[in-house]
Amino acid sequence: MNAALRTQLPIFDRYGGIRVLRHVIMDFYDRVLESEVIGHFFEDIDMVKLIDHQTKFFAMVMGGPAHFPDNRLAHAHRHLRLDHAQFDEIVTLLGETLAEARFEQEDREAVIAAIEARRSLIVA
Ligand code: HEM
Repeated sequence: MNAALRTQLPIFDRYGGIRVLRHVIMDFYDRVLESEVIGHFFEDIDMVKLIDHQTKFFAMVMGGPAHFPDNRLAHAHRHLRLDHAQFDEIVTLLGETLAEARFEQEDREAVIAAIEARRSLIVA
């Protein structure tokens, strides 16, 4: 495919679709679980289910064929009473994960911007 056509594709398609994205999300949660700031939130969580839902969420954010409504995102986090520092840690770990997976800077920024746009749904 030539370069001009390639840049018209959504991020989701340009980085290998759902199979690659699932691995990226698994790598992301490896980092999350090791984090001293937020790892403890995930101790009793069904990670298979979470990775499934999170893959769907990021597929949507990257312009793929998935839908994850904002009200569901808000509902999933309300009881956790998260603060900005915890949210910032997720953003940092996500940025590192995407860089390691060789997402270009412009694409990393687009994904992070989509997450930042939802900060008020997640932080209490
Ligand atoms: C960058 C922003 C974040 C996004 C996009 C995000 C996304 C998601 C998604 C899609 C789910 C699955 C919801 C469902 O199953 O319906 C989820 C669940 C969860 N998230 Fe987040 N999350 C974010 C930030 C955080 C932070 C900062 C923490 C903790 C420090 C956190 C902890 C959790 C936990 C513990 C669950 C499982 C909730 C449960 O099953 O009871 N999330 N998140």
